[in-house]
Amino acid sequence: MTDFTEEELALDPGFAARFERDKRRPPCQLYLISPPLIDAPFTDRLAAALDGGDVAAFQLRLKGIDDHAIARAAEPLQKLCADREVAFIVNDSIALAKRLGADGVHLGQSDGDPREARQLLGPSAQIGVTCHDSRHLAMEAGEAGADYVAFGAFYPTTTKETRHRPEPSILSWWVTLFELPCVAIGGITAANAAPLVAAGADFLAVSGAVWNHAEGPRAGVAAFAPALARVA
Ligand SMILES: Cc1ncc(COP(=O)(O)OP(=O)(O)O)c(N)n1
Ligand SMILES: Cc1ncsc1CCOP(=O)(O)O
Ligand SMILES: [Mg+2]
Repeated sequence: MTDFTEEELALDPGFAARFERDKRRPPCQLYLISPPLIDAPFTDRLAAALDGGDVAAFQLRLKGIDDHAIARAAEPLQKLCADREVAFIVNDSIALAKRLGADGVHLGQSDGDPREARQLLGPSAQIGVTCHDSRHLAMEAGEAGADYVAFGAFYPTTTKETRHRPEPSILSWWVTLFELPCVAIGGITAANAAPLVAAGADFLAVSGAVWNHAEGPRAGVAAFAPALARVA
């Protein structure tokens, strides 16, 4: 344990604990979520977003269309992600993730069992689970073999109707107790991300703030760079 001056600890009693925690965990990274509907030029928009800065993962989250249509849309996006070494995650469907040979799948509480996903997708698949604002669901997901747990929605969002509004402290609680990475999601922007990063989020999952950025998706991703640096 590093020694801190009494002055430092008096100013901020949590400083030493956060310092030790952050030494153990890699910096917070961006997890980009697609818009719920896309059109053909979207591949160019994704390329622009990935030009804007480091993105750890891209989730194809298309709503209201069937798996065949999603599979067609996925092809150029998956190739782009492979070229840029960005993990390609499929939302909702274990079967579609298998069919596409995706790097992983994100499962909501009604989207299937992480154990079944592991069996079908194998040991190297990244399996994520929505845990809303629930410590219990997160521990269950961890026991079921998830590779990350996702908490949210932290802020109001128009991308999805949401019913749960966790406090950032659920992230600090999680990272204090568990090594498994945690994702923060829901209405996150470059302007409101700091408390989530400070609380210990390993990933910020972001959609609207990137795709609806006034200066385009490249600027949308670039805007997150200052917020992603953990401030102890
Ligand atoms: C990273 C991440 N976290 C949460 C969700 C939400 O999943 P779910 O609750 O199944 O809702 P839909 O996204 O399917 O509408 C997510 N997709 N990704
Ligand atoms: C998929 C999802 N799950 C909880 S909030 C949300 C929407 C995320 O998109 P945005 O970053 O635009 O709020
Ligand atoms: Mg889902």
